[in-house]
Amino acid sequence: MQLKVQNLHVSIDKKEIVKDVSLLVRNRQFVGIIGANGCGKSTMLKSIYKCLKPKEGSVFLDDIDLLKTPSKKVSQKMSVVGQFNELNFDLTVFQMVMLGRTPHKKLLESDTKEDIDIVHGAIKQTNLTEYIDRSYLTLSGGEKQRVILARAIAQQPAFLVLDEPTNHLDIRYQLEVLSCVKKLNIGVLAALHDLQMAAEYCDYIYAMKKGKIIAHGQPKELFTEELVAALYDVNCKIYENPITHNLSFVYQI
Ligand SMILES: Nc1ncnc2c1ncn2[C@@H]1O[C@H](COP(=O)(O)OP(=O)(O)OP(=O)(O)O)[C@@H](O)[C@H]1O
Repeated sequence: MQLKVQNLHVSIDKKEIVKDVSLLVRNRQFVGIIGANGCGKSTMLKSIYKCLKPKEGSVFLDDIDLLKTPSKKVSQKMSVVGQFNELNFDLTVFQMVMLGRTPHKKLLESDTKEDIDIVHGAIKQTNLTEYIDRSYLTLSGGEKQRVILARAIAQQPAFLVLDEPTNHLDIRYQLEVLSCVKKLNIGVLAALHDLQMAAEYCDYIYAMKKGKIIAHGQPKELFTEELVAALYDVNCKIYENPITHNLSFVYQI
């Protein structure tokens, strides 16, 4: 499915946070959003997944007008892995991941064998099999993050929104999570902080500064030392890594 965001404006407490953002995620593309803390990435994503109401603009997933479609219907197509995943009540990992099936069920409908198989599959894909009966609240930040991804996978979405999905994760799990998402082979829009990972996994990237998209393109065309300096106020050297042949970054203040 294709996500098309046009002329999105989002204000919080009368302050304009997202300013006239337009972007496109083509069918099965992995698209990243990069930018400094507080530039508006999460606010923009929240208005795409209906957690915040934009002041102006449109968001379409193929021909579905997301801003005018009920949340349950949207969640049959789109999963979200947000930045903060705290709960006030406890569930096991299995029960948490089963929540991903909710949009596909009627009220009080019980779990089918198919639901259970899908949940087991999502748990396996995120390497959580040994945690299946553990209480979610006892997990580490990184383990919780993977459970939330498993729940998003169990939702069987056609499109995935990720807000810093590798927060809390050690190096191995950062790679595992992004590879796992890439293998889903669906449209993905992800806010990412690690530019090297963004360059490696994204097909296309939008760079955001103070609520506006200031540049976009394929990683090798988009990333320049000037752009990174403008976005993050650091000196940066970019080079082609001789082992991976991907972009590598060195930063200095
Ligand atoms: N509920 C809110 N009330 C007031 N200000 C808010 C609220 N939510 C976000 N903001 C402000 O909007 C701006 C953008 O925040 P946002 O979380 O979208 O940034 P971000 O780019 O996702 O940052 P980060 O990389 O730190 O997650 C920030 O200045 C933030 O303080």
